[in-house]
Amino acid sequence: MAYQTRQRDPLLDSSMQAALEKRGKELVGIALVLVGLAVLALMYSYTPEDPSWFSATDEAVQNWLGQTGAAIAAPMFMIVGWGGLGIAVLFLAWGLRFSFHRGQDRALGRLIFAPIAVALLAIYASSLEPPADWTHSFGLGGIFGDTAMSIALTIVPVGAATGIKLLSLVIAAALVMLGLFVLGFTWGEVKGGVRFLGLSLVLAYAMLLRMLGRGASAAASGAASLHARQAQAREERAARREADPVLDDDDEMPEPNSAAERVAAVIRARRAAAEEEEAQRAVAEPPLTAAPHREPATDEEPKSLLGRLRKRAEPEAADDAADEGGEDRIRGKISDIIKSRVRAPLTATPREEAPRVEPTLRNRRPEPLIYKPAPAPAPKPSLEAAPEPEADDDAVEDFASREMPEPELVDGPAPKLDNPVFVRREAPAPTPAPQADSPRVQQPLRRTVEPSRRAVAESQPALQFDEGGQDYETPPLSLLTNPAGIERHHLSDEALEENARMLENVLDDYGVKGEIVSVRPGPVVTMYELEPAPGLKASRVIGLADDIARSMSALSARVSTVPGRSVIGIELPNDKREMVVLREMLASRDFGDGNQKLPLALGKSIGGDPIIANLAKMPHLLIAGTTGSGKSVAINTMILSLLYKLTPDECRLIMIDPKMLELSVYDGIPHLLSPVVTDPKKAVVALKWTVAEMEDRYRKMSKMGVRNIEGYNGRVKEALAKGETFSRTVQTGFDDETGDPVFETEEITPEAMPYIVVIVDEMADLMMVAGKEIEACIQRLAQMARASGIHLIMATQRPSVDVITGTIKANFPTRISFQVTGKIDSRTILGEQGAEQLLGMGDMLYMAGGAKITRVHGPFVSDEEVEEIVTHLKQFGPPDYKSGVVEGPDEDSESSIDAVLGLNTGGNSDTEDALYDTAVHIVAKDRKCSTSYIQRKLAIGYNKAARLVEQMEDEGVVSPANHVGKREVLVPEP
Ligand SMILES: Nc1ncnc2c1ncn2[C@@H]1O[C@H](COP(=O)(O)OP(=O)(O)OP(=O)(O)O)[C@@H](O)[C@H]1O
Repeated sequence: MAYQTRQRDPLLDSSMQAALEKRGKELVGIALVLVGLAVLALMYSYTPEDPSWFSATDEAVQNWLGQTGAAIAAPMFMIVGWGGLGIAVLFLAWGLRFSFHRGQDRALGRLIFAPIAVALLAIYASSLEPPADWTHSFGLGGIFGDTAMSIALTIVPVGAATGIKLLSLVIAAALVMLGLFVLGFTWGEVKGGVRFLGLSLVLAYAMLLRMLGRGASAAASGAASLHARQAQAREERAARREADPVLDDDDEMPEPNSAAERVAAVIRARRAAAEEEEAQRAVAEPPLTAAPHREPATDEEPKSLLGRLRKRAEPEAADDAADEGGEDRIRGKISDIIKSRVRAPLTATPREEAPRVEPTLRNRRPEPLIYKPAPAPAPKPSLEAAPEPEADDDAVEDFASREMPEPELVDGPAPKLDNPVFVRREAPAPTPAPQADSPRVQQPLRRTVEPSRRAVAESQPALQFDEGGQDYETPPLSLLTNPAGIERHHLSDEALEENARMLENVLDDYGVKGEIVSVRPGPVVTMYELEPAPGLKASRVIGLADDIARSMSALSARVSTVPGRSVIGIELPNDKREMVVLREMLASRDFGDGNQKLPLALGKSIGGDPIIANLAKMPHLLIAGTTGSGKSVAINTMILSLLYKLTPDECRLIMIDPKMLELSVYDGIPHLLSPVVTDPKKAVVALKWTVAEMEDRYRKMSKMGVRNIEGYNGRVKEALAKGETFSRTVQTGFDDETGDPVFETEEITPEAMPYIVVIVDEMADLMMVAGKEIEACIQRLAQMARASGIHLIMATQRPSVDVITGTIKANFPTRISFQVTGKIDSRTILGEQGAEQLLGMGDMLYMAGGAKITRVHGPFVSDEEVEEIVTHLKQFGPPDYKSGVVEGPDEDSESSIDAVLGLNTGGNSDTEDALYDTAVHIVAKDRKCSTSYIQRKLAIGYNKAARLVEQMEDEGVVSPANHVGKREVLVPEP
């Protein structure tokens, strides 16, 4: 009994759970960090003299982690040496990752490789020179490192010294890569790290350059101010000389009289110097209005990477400059004041414009990628023509996820960014949502089946001329159901596409990798062609037929390879099945106008094309299928196919119907050679007659020197046209005097040989009654029937090996299987599974010539239609039955047929006669007769010996057995 489980509220809400989980991970992280630090500490403070597993000493423990630390450190050092540091680094790194919730999800997969990284570190350490205080017998990589390195050195074909250098390089490289992986770095993080390192280096270099530049400019300005001071002093001196000639000869600068004067002089001098400096700068620098290079250039994005980095470093450099103390600062302030006075009106304009012109990093980034439409109204064809699919999405993700712009990404002028990324974003490529007009659905061309000349003629009204004679006429097509009334079902492309996708998913669920490349809807089933991924075995998919049917909620699914193609066909039944009618087949050009001798309208292929087979080529047909699968209907359609195409002169039929119901309706049609045979014993007789007929035909053909029935009939036709007769030489007796045989030549009117088709509706019944004889007949017919125009159509509802024996299978290369109950039956008939997946009601697999298997939907013909046709045919007179077919041939010819078939059941052969004679001789000589005695003497089986004894009794050689089973020998002693 089903019961319901009640959904319980969780103990904690999801946010609380998440918070708890986070804290837990942080705790784990902290624990790992602590362990890492502990390992680091115990390694750092490791002393070989400490008591451990390898040394017993009373000395105090020096390891920071005490006795335990010493006990762990000693073996660790011994095994991997400094490789143990790797363990500490691992703990620390993963501890930090857990604490900061960064990449902790990568731990498990990557830690598997941790021992290899530690081992590599040990090997690398062993390649290094140990320090002077290293007291161990092993190197820095421990015993493991030394051993591995020595093994590696034996492999490397160079000297030890070079080998160590080479190996240490290679191992270092491998270690870096593996280390990064084991420590949980992703490729993106590594790239970021490398970029950061590169950036820092470049920044440091740029700062250094700047500082050097600043130093140089400070020195230059110092020198300039000194020069100015000296000039000023010279001027002052000259002025003073002019005012006070006493001092003329005095070259030295007079000392200022008072402190106030001294300060005033200094200020004067500095102002003069500043003015001169400013004037010099004004001359050196071009005017801002003329070419405002300098100011906008500071704000404008530099083109080169170095330039940009310098620009970024500027604020810091400016701060640094602010910190410079002393005279420089004072001088700077003074010069700034002067500058602001001189340049205020000039700088206003460029300063205002600068922010407008400057394309900042921030607003450049999102614009092109997400919001800003493509600037060019018409996208450049080159951009669309050569988009870089993988770059686009990555780029978008990158840009969206990053806070800081990456130098590489913003490199180049802004318009460049609206190249492929823009255009693609503008018109996002639609996801390959299957469209209604999907190319893989291949609707069959609903072309109407080409009508045959006869069908066209029949459809036109014809004048009726009473020709008087009752010449045979094949039945009119109008007796059959008109296909115009048949409901056709059209499957929409959308539905088929949907099914194809569903099927792909189902296959994927079962691990079948592949793609449905085309969908071919037909009247009854739709075939989905699966292009399997390389290496996929077709048998695997075929074995999944039942599961596919179940998963697709279909009645059945047939999976098979498609001959001549690499695809696997998966056939699923349509929701609504379309009826195939016989008239459509018989009216088709393939049937009506084709030159097949014995055409059989088998039905429609899964694509809806008529399939017309030629019985003359088969040359025999075996039909199997479970009860109710449509065998009888198919046999009816085959018979009607022959009746619609061939006159009784061209084709005669022998019908064997042990079920008594199916074929009896045909009784009395002119094509029959005998009444419908319903008795299985008579069926054997009919088959034997057929064999005799075949032998007879062979004789006729060999006399005529033709190879087959067509050749023979051709000759007959010629002879009849010319009014010639055939002569036949027969032996009429022996000459009384000479004893020579006497021959007479007999004139016979040439007669065309009709094709003979033997139809057996249930061969299982015949096999029960006379399996051996049937097999013998079939074997003989199969060997020679094709040339003589005799063909068999045999059906059975028991496709087991006792009915379809090896002999029968070997002689029926053309087989049709309707629905069967299991795979084994399918294999018995066709040699492969698939027939168990058929839908019944005329759905069949047609195996032509022992190899190619085609699925065919058989046409339907009702009993009423058959009756009407039979009635039509009966009007042309009663059939010309051959007497021997059912009554059997006379004794002579029967024994000769049996001899041909190897069925000598009656009468003794020469060998048996000889055996009997020997037995009589033994009995007469030894005067005793018993079955066991004969058995022993002649070394024969019991049955044979008993038969011989009975024969002797019959012939009066011995008496009947008395009450104790003894027989008296009645013949005299030889
Ligand atoms: N081609 C067909 N199209 C539609 N229905 C069909 C077709 N063939 C057979 N059927 C249906 O299947 C039923 C059974 O067919 P049929 O009698 O031929 O089976 P069977 O294999 O001969 O069975 P049994 O061995 O018991 O005689 C028919 O009554 C008919 O309704």
